Amino acid sequence: MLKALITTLTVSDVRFPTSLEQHGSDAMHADPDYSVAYVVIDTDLEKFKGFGLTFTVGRGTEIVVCAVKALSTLVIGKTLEEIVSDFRGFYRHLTNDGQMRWIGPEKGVIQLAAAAILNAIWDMWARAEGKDPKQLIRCIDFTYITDALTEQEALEDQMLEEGYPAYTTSCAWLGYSDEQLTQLCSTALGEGWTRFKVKVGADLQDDIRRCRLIRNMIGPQNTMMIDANQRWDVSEAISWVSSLAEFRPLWIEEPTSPDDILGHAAISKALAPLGIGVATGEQCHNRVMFKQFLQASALQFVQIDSCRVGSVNENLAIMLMAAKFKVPVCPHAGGVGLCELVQHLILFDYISVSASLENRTCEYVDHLHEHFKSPTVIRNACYIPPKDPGFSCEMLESSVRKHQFPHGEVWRHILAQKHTPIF
Ligand SMILES: C[C@H](O)[C@@H](O)[C@@H](O)[C@H](O)C(=O)O
Ligand SMILES: [Mg+2]
Repeated sequence: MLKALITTLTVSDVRFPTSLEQHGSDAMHADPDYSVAYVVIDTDLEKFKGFGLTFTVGRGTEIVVCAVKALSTLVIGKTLEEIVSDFRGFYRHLTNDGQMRWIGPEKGVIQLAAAAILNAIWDMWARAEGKDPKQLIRCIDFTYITDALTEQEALEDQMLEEGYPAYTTSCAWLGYSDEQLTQLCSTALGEGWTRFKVKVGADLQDDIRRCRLIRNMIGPQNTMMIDANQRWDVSEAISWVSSLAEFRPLWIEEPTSPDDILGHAAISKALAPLGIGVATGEQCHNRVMFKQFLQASALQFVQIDSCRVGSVNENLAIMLMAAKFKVPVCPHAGGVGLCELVQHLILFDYISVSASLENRTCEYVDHLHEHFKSPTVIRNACYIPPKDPGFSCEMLESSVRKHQFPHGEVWRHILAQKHTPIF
Protein backbone atom coordinates (compact mmCIF):
# COMPACT_ATOMS: atom_id res chain seq x y z
CA MET A 1 0.00 0.00 0.00
CA LEU A 2 2.99 2.27 0.45
CA LYS A 3 3.27 2.33 -3.33
CA ALA A 4 -0.19 3.90 -3.62
CA LEU A 5 -0.27 7.00 -5.79
CA ILE A 6 -2.30 9.95 -4.53
CA THR A 7 -4.76 10.76 -7.29
CA THR A 8 -7.24 13.20 -5.77
CA LEU A 9 -7.77 15.21 -2.62
CA THR A 10 -11.26 16.42 -1.81
CA VAL A 11 -12.13 18.82 0.97
CA SER A 12 -15.54 19.60 2.45
CA ASP A 13 -16.88 22.35 4.67
CA VAL A 14 -18.75 20.42 7.38
CA ARG A 15 -20.46 22.34 10.17
CA PHE A 16 -22.51 21.34 13.19
CA PRO A 17 -24.95 23.88 14.62
CA THR A 18 -23.66 23.62 18.20
CA SER A 19 -24.29 27.32 18.86
CA LEU A 20 -28.03 26.62 18.98
CA GLU A 21 -27.51 25.11 22.44
CA GLN A 22 -24.43 27.10 23.47
CA HIS A 23 -22.20 24.04 23.43
CA GLY A 24 -18.58 25.13 23.21
CA SER A 25 -19.25 28.74 24.30
CA ASP A 26 -16.60 30.70 26.14
CA ALA A 27 -15.66 34.28 27.01
CA MET A 28 -14.45 35.02 23.45
CA HIS A 29 -16.44 32.61 21.30
CA ALA A 30 -20.06 33.12 22.28
CA ASP A 31 -21.65 31.08 19.50
CA PRO A 32 -19.31 28.46 18.02
CA ASP A 33 -20.64 26.08 15.39
CA TYR A 34 -18.13 23.25 15.68
CA SER A 35 -16.87 22.58 12.15
CA VAL A 36 -14.16 20.93 10.14
CA ALA A 37 -12.43 21.23 6.82
CA TYR A 38 -12.66 17.51 6.08
CA VAL A 39 -10.10 15.96 3.74
CA VAL A 40 -10.36 12.68 1.85
CA ILE A 41 -7.31 11.53 -0.10
CA ASP A 42 -7.88 8.96 -2.83
CA THR A 43 -5.24 6.73 -4.38
CA ASP A 44 -4.89 4.50 -7.40
CA LEU A 45 -5.49 1.52 -5.09
CA GLU A 46 -9.17 0.85 -4.85
CA LYS A 47 -10.55 1.57 -1.36
CA PHE A 48 -7.19 2.76 0.00
CA LYS A 49 -7.82 6.29 1.26
CA GLY A 50 -6.71 8.71 3.93
CA PHE A 51 -8.99 10.87 6.08
CA GLY A 52 -7.97 14.05 7.84
CA LEU A 53 -9.48 17.21 9.22
CA THR A 54 -8.82 20.50 10.86
CA PHE A 55 -11.11 22.08 13.41
CA THR A 56 -12.82 25.49 13.13
CA VAL A 57 -15.77 27.13 14.84
CA GLY A 58 -18.01 27.99 11.88
CA ARG A 59 -17.68 31.06 9.67
CA GLY A 60 -14.32 31.06 7.92
CA THR A 61 -14.21 27.32 7.32
CA GLU A 62 -14.68 28.16 3.64
CA ILE A 63 -11.34 30.01 3.76
CA VAL A 64 -9.57 26.98 5.24
CA VAL A 65 -11.16 24.86 2.51
CA CYS A 66 -9.64 27.21 -0.11
CA ALA A 67 -6.21 26.93 1.53
CA VAL A 68 -6.44 23.12 1.55
CA LYS A 69 -7.27 23.21 -2.17
CA ALA A 70 -4.24 25.43 -2.82
CA LEU A 71 -1.92 23.08 -0.89
CA SER A 72 -3.37 19.96 -2.49
CA THR A 73 -1.31 20.64 -5.64
CA LEU A 74 1.78 19.77 -3.56
CA VAL A 75 0.38 16.35 -2.65
CA ILE A 76 -1.41 15.01 -5.71
CA GLY A 77 0.84 12.82 -7.87
CA LYS A 78 3.05 11.66 -5.00
CA THR A 79 3.15 8.14 -3.66
CA LEU A 80 2.73 7.47 0.03
CA GLU A 81 6.18 5.93 0.02
CA GLU A 82 7.75 9.06 -1.46
CA ILE A 83 6.17 11.09 1.31
CA VAL A 84 6.94 8.93 4.33
CA SER A 85 10.44 7.91 3.26
CA ASP A 86 11.43 11.57 3.69
CA PHE A 87 8.59 12.87 5.80
CA ARG A 88 10.67 15.77 7.09
CA GLY A 89 11.34 16.85 3.51
CA PHE A 90 7.68 16.53 2.60
CA TYR A 91 6.68 18.52 5.68
CA ARG A 92 8.91 21.37 4.58
CA HIS A 93 7.66 21.05 1.01
CA LEU A 94 4.09 21.52 2.28
CA THR A 95 4.71 24.22 4.87
CA ASN A 96 7.45 26.17 3.09
CA ASP A 97 6.30 26.45 -0.51
CA GLY A 98 8.16 29.46 -1.89
CA GLN A 99 4.98 31.38 -2.71
CA MET A 100 2.39 30.09 -0.28
CA ARG A 101 4.60 30.55 2.79
CA TRP A 102 4.00 34.28 2.39
CA ILE A 103 0.49 33.82 3.79
CA GLY A 104 1.90 32.10 6.89
CA PRO A 105 4.55 31.05 7.37
CA GLU A 106 3.48 28.16 9.59
CA LYS A 107 0.63 30.06 11.17
CA GLY A 108 -3.03 30.91 10.70
CA VAL A 109 -5.25 29.50 7.97
CA ILE A 110 -2.45 27.99 5.92
CA GLN A 111 -1.19 26.11 8.98
CA LEU A 112 -4.69 24.77 9.75
CA ALA A 113 -4.90 23.63 6.13
CA ALA A 114 -1.51 21.92 6.30
CA ALA A 115 -2.66 20.13 9.46
CA ALA A 116 -5.77 18.77 7.70
CA ILE A 117 -3.67 17.35 4.88
CA LEU A 118 -0.93 15.97 7.14
CA ASN A 119 -3.50 14.37 9.43
CA ALA A 120 -4.86 12.55 6.35
CA ILE A 121 -1.36 11.42 5.33
CA TRP A 122 -0.70 10.04 8.83
CA ASP A 123 -4.06 8.29 8.67
CA MET A 124 -3.08 6.68 5.36
CA TRP A 125 0.31 5.65 6.66
CA ALA A 126 -1.15 4.05 9.78
CA ARG A 127 -3.71 2.21 7.66
CA ALA A 128 -0.99 1.05 5.26
CA GLU A 129 1.04 -0.33 8.14
CA GLY A 130 -2.10 -1.73 9.79
CA LYS A 131 -0.84 -0.39 13.08
CA ASP A 132 -2.65 -1.09 16.29
CA PRO A 133 -0.98 -0.38 19.62
CA LYS A 134 0.09 -3.99 20.19
CA GLN A 135 1.51 -4.49 16.71
CA LEU A 136 4.16 -1.86 17.21
CA ILE A 137 5.47 -3.70 20.26
CA ARG A 138 5.34 -7.02 18.41
CA CYS A 139 7.93 -5.69 15.93
CA ILE A 140 10.59 -5.41 18.61
CA ASP A 141 13.00 -8.22 19.53
CA PHE A 142 13.26 -7.89 23.31
CA THR A 143 15.99 -10.55 23.70
CA TYR A 144 18.72 -9.35 26.09
CA ILE A 145 17.08 -5.96 26.62
CA THR A 146 14.15 -6.84 28.87
CA ASP A 147 15.90 -5.40 31.90
CA ALA A 148 15.66 -2.01 30.20
CA LEU A 149 12.50 -2.34 28.14
CA THR A 150 9.91 -4.38 30.00
CA GLU A 151 8.74 -1.15 31.52
CA GLN A 152 7.63 0.02 28.11
CA GLU A 153 5.51 -3.10 27.65
CA ALA A 154 4.01 -2.55 31.06
CA LEU A 155 3.11 1.03 30.19
CA GLU A 156 1.45 -0.19 27.03
CA ASP A 157 -0.55 -2.81 28.93
CA GLN A 158 -1.54 -0.30 31.56
CA MET A 159 -2.96 1.98 28.87
CA LEU A 160 -4.86 -0.86 27.21
CA GLU A 161 -6.41 -1.88 30.50
CA GLU A 162 -6.93 1.37 32.37
CA GLY A 163 -6.60 4.05 29.71
CA TYR A 164 -5.25 7.60 29.82
CA PRO A 165 -6.80 9.94 32.42
CA ALA A 166 -9.12 12.57 30.98
CA TYR A 167 -10.86 15.69 32.23
CA THR A 168 -14.23 16.98 31.11
CA THR A 169 -15.13 20.42 29.77
CA SER A 170 -18.69 19.46 28.86
CA CYS A 171 -20.28 20.55 32.16
CA ALA A 172 -19.45 24.24 32.28
CA TRP A 173 -19.54 26.08 28.95
CA LEU A 174 -20.01 29.77 29.50
CA GLY A 175 -23.48 29.91 27.96
CA TYR A 176 -24.90 27.17 30.22
CA SER A 177 -27.29 28.11 33.03
CA ASP A 178 -26.57 27.24 36.67
CA GLU A 179 -29.25 24.54 36.45
CA GLN A 180 -27.46 22.97 33.48
CA LEU A 181 -24.13 23.17 35.29
CA THR A 182 -25.59 21.44 38.32
CA GLN A 183 -27.27 18.72 36.33
CA LEU A 184 -24.30 18.02 34.02
CA CYS A 185 -21.82 18.07 36.88
CA SER A 186 -23.84 15.62 38.93
CA THR A 187 -24.16 13.26 35.94
CA ALA A 188 -20.40 13.52 35.32
CA LEU A 189 -19.63 12.77 38.96
CA GLY A 190 -21.87 9.71 38.70
CA GLU A 191 -19.89 8.58 35.65
CA GLY A 192 -16.64 8.76 37.58
CA TRP A 193 -15.21 12.07 36.37
CA THR A 194 -12.77 13.68 38.81
CA ARG A 195 -11.43 16.66 36.81
CA PHE A 196 -13.62 19.50 35.58
CA LYS A 197 -12.89 22.59 33.50
CA VAL A 198 -14.97 25.73 33.97
CA LYS A 199 -15.18 28.60 31.47
CA VAL A 200 -14.53 32.02 33.02
CA GLY A 201 -13.64 35.55 31.98
CA ALA A 202 -16.81 37.40 31.03
CA ASP A 203 -18.03 38.58 34.44
CA LEU A 204 -16.18 38.15 37.74
CA GLN A 205 -19.28 37.80 39.91
CA ASP A 206 -20.65 35.11 37.56
CA ASP A 207 -17.30 33.32 37.69
CA ILE A 208 -17.25 33.36 41.49
CA ARG A 209 -20.77 31.96 41.60
CA ARG A 210 -20.13 29.27 38.99
CA CYS A 211 -16.75 28.19 40.42
CA ARG A 212 -18.28 28.00 43.91
CA LEU A 213 -21.13 25.90 42.59
CA ILE A 214 -18.77 23.46 40.85
CA ARG A 215 -16.26 23.30 43.72
CA ASN A 216 -19.09 22.60 46.20
CA MET A 217 -20.40 19.83 43.98
CA ILE A 218 -17.07 18.14 43.24
CA GLY A 219 -15.70 18.48 46.77
CA PRO A 220 -12.17 19.35 47.87
CA GLN A 221 -10.50 16.19 46.55
CA ASN A 222 -11.40 16.58 42.85
CA THR A 223 -9.63 18.86 40.38
CA MET A 224 -10.90 22.07 38.79
CA MET A 225 -9.34 24.04 35.95
CA ILE A 226 -10.46 27.40 34.60
CA ASP A 227 -10.27 28.70 31.01
CA ALA A 228 -10.54 32.38 29.98
CA ASN A 229 -9.92 31.93 26.24
CA GLN A 230 -7.64 35.01 25.96
CA ARG A 231 -10.04 37.44 27.56
CA TRP A 232 -7.76 39.59 29.73
CA ASP A 233 -4.79 41.94 29.69
CA VAL A 234 -1.86 40.72 31.78
CA SER A 235 -2.54 42.64 35.00
CA GLU A 236 -6.27 42.02 34.74
CA ALA A 237 -5.57 38.28 34.41
CA ILE A 238 -3.50 38.28 37.58
CA SER A 239 -6.09 40.12 39.67
CA TRP A 240 -9.09 38.23 38.24
CA VAL A 241 -7.53 34.80 38.78
CA SER A 242 -6.39 35.83 42.28
CA SER A 243 -10.06 36.47 43.07
CA LEU A 244 -10.83 32.89 42.04
CA ALA A 245 -7.90 31.35 43.95
CA GLU A 246 -10.13 30.22 46.83
CA PHE A 247 -11.65 27.63 44.45
CA ARG A 248 -8.17 26.12 43.97
CA PRO A 249 -7.96 25.83 40.18
CA LEU A 250 -5.06 23.67 38.98
CA TRP A 251 -4.53 25.99 36.03
CA ILE A 252 -5.76 29.11 34.31
CA GLU A 253 -5.92 28.44 30.60
CA GLU A 254 -5.29 31.10 27.94
CA PRO A 255 -5.40 34.05 30.33
CA THR A 256 -4.32 36.57 27.67
CA SER A 257 -3.32 36.89 24.01
CA PRO A 258 -1.98 33.51 22.84
CA ASP A 259 0.96 35.34 21.23
CA ASP A 260 2.11 37.14 24.39
CA ILE A 261 4.84 34.85 25.67
CA LEU A 262 6.30 37.33 28.15
CA GLY A 263 2.81 38.20 29.36
CA HIS A 264 2.21 34.53 30.12
CA ALA A 265 5.56 34.44 31.93
CA ALA A 266 4.51 37.38 34.11
CA ILE A 267 1.17 35.73 34.89
CA SER A 268 2.89 32.41 35.68
CA LYS A 269 5.25 34.15 38.09
CA ALA A 270 2.47 36.07 39.83
CA LEU A 271 0.19 33.06 40.23
CA ALA A 272 2.82 30.52 41.29
CA PRO A 273 2.56 31.47 45.00
CA LEU A 274 -1.19 30.76 44.80
CA GLY A 275 -0.49 27.27 43.46
CA ILE A 276 -2.13 28.07 40.10
CA GLY A 277 -0.33 27.16 36.87
CA VAL A 278 -0.77 28.63 33.39
CA ALA A 279 -1.88 26.38 30.53
CA THR A 280 -1.92 27.33 26.88
CA GLY A 281 -1.46 26.00 23.36
CA GLU A 282 -4.79 25.55 21.57
CA GLN A 283 -4.03 28.71 19.56
CA CYS A 284 -0.24 28.53 19.62
CA HIS A 285 0.88 28.68 16.00
CA ASN A 286 3.89 26.42 15.88
CA ARG A 287 6.86 24.71 17.54
CA VAL A 288 8.89 27.93 17.55
CA MET A 289 6.40 29.65 19.82
CA PHE A 290 6.19 26.59 22.08
CA LYS A 291 9.99 26.67 22.30
CA GLN A 292 9.88 30.24 23.57
CA PHE A 293 6.99 29.56 25.99
CA LEU A 294 9.14 26.80 27.47
CA GLN A 295 12.35 28.83 27.49
CA ALA A 296 10.58 31.72 29.22
CA SER A 297 8.87 29.49 31.85
CA ALA A 298 5.65 31.03 30.55
CA LEU A 299 3.49 27.93 30.88
CA GLN A 300 3.23 25.03 33.30
CA PHE A 301 0.98 22.85 31.11
CA VAL A 302 1.57 22.37 27.36
CA GLN A 303 -1.70 22.08 25.49
CA ILE A 304 -0.84 20.58 22.13
CA ASP A 305 -3.59 20.55 19.53
CA SER A 306 -3.76 18.07 16.67
CA CYS A 307 -5.03 20.62 14.13
CA ARG A 308 -3.52 23.97 15.11
CA VAL A 309 0.06 22.98 14.29
CA GLY A 310 1.47 20.70 11.57
CA SER A 311 -0.06 17.41 12.67
CA VAL A 312 1.96 14.59 14.24
CA ASN A 313 5.21 15.87 12.73
CA GLU A 314 5.16 19.15 14.60
CA ASN A 315 3.50 17.78 17.74
CA LEU A 316 6.29 15.24 18.14
CA ALA A 317 8.78 18.11 18.26
CA ILE A 318 6.65 19.93 20.84
CA MET A 319 6.19 16.84 23.04
CA LEU A 320 9.93 16.15 23.01
CA MET A 321 10.73 19.77 23.90
CA ALA A 322 8.15 19.67 26.72
CA ALA A 323 9.84 16.53 28.08
CA LYS A 324 13.22 18.22 27.94
CA PHE A 325 11.88 21.21 29.90
CA LYS A 326 10.02 18.84 32.28
CA VAL A 327 6.64 20.44 31.58
CA PRO A 328 3.64 18.11 31.36
CA VAL A 329 1.65 17.82 28.13
CA CYS A 330 -2.14 18.06 28.63
CA PRO A 331 -3.64 18.23 25.13
CA HIS A 332 -6.47 20.43 23.99
CA ALA A 333 -9.30 18.34 22.58
CA GLY A 334 -13.06 18.56 22.11
CA GLY A 335 -14.49 20.38 19.12
CA VAL A 336 -15.19 17.92 16.32
CA GLY A 337 -12.66 15.13 15.99
CA LEU A 338 -9.98 16.60 18.25
CA CYS A 339 -10.48 13.89 20.90
CA GLU A 340 -10.30 11.22 18.19
CA LEU A 341 -6.98 12.59 16.91
CA VAL A 342 -5.23 13.68 20.06
CA GLN A 343 -5.71 10.40 21.92
CA HIS A 344 -3.04 8.92 19.64
CA LEU A 345 -0.57 11.66 20.54
CA ILE A 346 -1.07 11.42 24.27
CA LEU A 347 -0.57 7.66 24.24
CA PHE A 348 2.67 8.18 22.35
CA ASP A 349 3.72 10.83 24.88
CA TYR A 350 3.11 8.46 27.79
CA ILE A 351 4.52 5.26 26.30
CA SER A 352 7.50 6.66 24.42
CA VAL A 353 8.37 10.03 25.94
CA SER A 354 7.24 10.97 29.44
CA ALA A 355 6.38 7.59 31.07
CA SER A 356 4.58 9.65 33.70
CA LEU A 357 0.99 10.55 34.50
CA GLU A 358 1.94 13.13 37.09
CA ASN A 359 0.02 16.35 36.51
CA ARG A 360 -1.12 14.96 33.16
CA THR A 361 -4.62 14.69 31.80
CA CYS A 362 -6.18 14.98 28.36
CA GLU A 363 -9.26 17.07 27.64
CA TYR A 364 -12.49 15.32 26.74
CA VAL A 365 -15.68 16.92 25.47
CA ASP A 366 -18.76 14.84 25.00
CA HIS A 367 -20.08 16.22 21.71
CA LEU A 368 -20.32 14.92 18.13
CA HIS A 369 -18.47 11.60 18.50
CA GLU A 370 -21.40 9.82 16.86
CA HIS A 371 -20.29 11.24 13.49
CA PHE A 372 -17.07 9.17 13.43
CA LYS A 373 -16.47 5.63 12.22
CA SER A 374 -14.19 4.87 15.19
CA PRO A 375 -15.32 7.22 17.96
CA THR A 376 -13.27 7.64 21.13
CA VAL A 377 -13.97 5.20 23.92
CA ILE A 378 -14.05 6.60 27.44
CA ARG A 379 -14.15 4.27 30.42
CA ASN A 380 -14.00 5.48 34.03
CA ALA A 381 -13.03 8.95 32.84
CA CYS A 382 -10.08 7.57 30.84
CA TYR A 383 -9.36 7.36 27.11
CA ILE A 384 -9.16 3.70 26.09
CA PRO A 385 -6.61 3.22 23.26
CA PRO A 386 -8.21 3.00 19.82
CA LYS A 387 -8.00 -0.41 18.15
CA ASP A 388 -8.74 0.38 14.50
CA PRO A 389 -5.74 1.22 12.32
CA GLY A 390 -5.55 4.86 11.26
CA PHE A 391 -5.90 8.26 12.90
CA SER A 392 -9.58 7.76 13.90
CA CYS A 393 -10.92 10.79 12.05
CA GLU A 394 -12.90 9.15 9.26
CA MET A 395 -16.42 10.54 9.43
CA LEU A 396 -19.66 8.81 8.50
CA GLU A 397 -20.58 9.66 4.92
CA SER A 398 -24.14 10.44 5.96
CA SER A 399 -22.93 12.92 8.60
CA VAL A 400 -20.70 14.69 6.09
CA ARG A 401 -23.50 14.87 3.55
CA LYS A 402 -26.11 16.21 5.97
CA HIS A 403 -23.81 18.80 7.56
CA GLN A 404 -22.11 20.18 4.43
CA PHE A 405 -22.30 23.94 4.56
CA PRO A 406 -24.48 25.48 3.15
CA HIS A 407 -26.18 22.85 0.98
CA GLY A 408 -26.49 19.88 3.35
CA GLU A 409 -30.00 19.24 4.63
CA VAL A 410 -29.25 20.40 8.20
CA TRP A 411 -28.05 23.82 6.98
CA ARG A 412 -30.67 24.25 4.30
CA HIS A 413 -33.24 23.88 7.04
CA ILE A 414 -31.51 26.26 9.50
CA LEU A 415 -30.76 28.91 6.88
CA ALA A 416 -34.31 28.78 5.55
CA GLN A 417 -35.64 29.35 9.07
CA LYS A 418 -33.37 32.37 9.46
CA HIS A 419 -34.31 33.56 5.94
CA THR A 420 -30.59 33.59 5.05
CA PRO A 421 -30.04 33.17 1.33
CA ILE A 422 -27.73 30.28 0.44
CA PHE A 423 -24.74 31.62 -1.44
C1 LIG B 1 -14.61 27.68 21.16
C2 LIG B 1 -14.17 26.41 21.79
O1 LIG B 1 -15.26 25.67 22.25
C3 LIG B 1 -13.21 26.65 22.97
O2 LIG B 1 -13.94 27.23 24.00
C4 LIG B 1 -12.57 25.36 23.44
O3 LIG B 1 -11.72 24.86 22.47
C5 LIG B 1 -11.86 25.54 24.76
O4 LIG B 1 -10.95 26.56 24.77
C6 LIG B 1 -11.29 24.28 25.36
O5 LIG B 1 -10.27 24.39 26.00
O6 LIG B 1 -11.90 23.24 25.18
MG1 LIG C 1 -9.34 26.22 26.10
